[in-house]
Amino acid sequence: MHLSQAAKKAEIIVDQVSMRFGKKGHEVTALQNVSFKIYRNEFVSLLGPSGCGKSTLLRLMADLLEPTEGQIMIQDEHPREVRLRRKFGIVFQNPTLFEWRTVKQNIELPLEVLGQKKSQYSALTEQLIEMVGLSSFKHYYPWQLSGGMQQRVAIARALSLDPPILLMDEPFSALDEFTKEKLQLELLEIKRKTNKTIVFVTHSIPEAVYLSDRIIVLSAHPGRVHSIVDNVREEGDPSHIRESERFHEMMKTVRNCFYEESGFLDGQTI
Ligand SMILES: Nc1ncnc2c1ncn2[C@@H]1O[C@H](COP(=O)(O)OP(=O)(O)OP(=O)(O)O)[C@@H](O)[C@H]1O
Repeated sequence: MHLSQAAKKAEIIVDQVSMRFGKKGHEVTALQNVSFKIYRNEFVSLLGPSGCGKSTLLRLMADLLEPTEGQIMIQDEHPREVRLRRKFGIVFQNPTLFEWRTVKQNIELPLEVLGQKKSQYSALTEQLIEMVGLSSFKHYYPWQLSGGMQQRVAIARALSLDPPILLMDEPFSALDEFTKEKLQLELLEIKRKTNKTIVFVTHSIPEAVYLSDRIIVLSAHPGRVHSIVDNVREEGDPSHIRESERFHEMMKTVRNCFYEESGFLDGQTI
């Protein structure tokens, strides 16, 4: 662990977590003895091949599942408490917007559900709409928006209650490459402005390397922590990260973790 990490406060602690699905005798072990910490204001990606348990891990953090063994603590509390206090926002691969509500009304929904007065949150919603670049589309309905725009609405909605933590499950994986790169850049900008702790699930090595401060590499069947790659993203202008030598070095490092794990290249580096 780096000294800077030791000095920081652990926001999320995953301690010896195992997760099995199904009945005895027909069980699927999705995760086995997974432990790690995520520190305040970090951008951490959970990276691994399909089926290694990334989404399961995120759903455990979000209190959508209970671990079979081990525990998760978020800000020193059980994920249930954290969910009830609305301390995290969540974004899924599918934006799940309400078709009969406009962009603005979709973003305002969590505030409305909490019974807050429109006068209290109107200015905040406008700020969020501006931050995700949808000011000209705020009165549009989801079906009038592209996939990337819909995902921007989902991100703004997840931020509407100003939670300290943002959980994101492959939010850009259904988008074309151009839109994906644009939204990745925008997400780094949102991170810079809001300083949230972000946990991001992806199976894309370039995406994880572009976005993350740290990458937790999971191995497949059952999911275990294979390695944790520190200091991934360097400070600086994110629009030039992909051209930097460091980006390519990091890609190589993370890719080697995978191939080492799968034995694909018989231990050779690539
Ligand atoms: N509700 C469930 N019931 C039974 N098995 C499940 C359930 N949810 C997940 N699994 C199993 O747990 C394992 C991990 O699934 P999970 O969706 O977490 O993986 P993932 O890494 O997110 O995959 P992908 O990248 O394809 O989304 C898989 O073998 C999956 O079939």
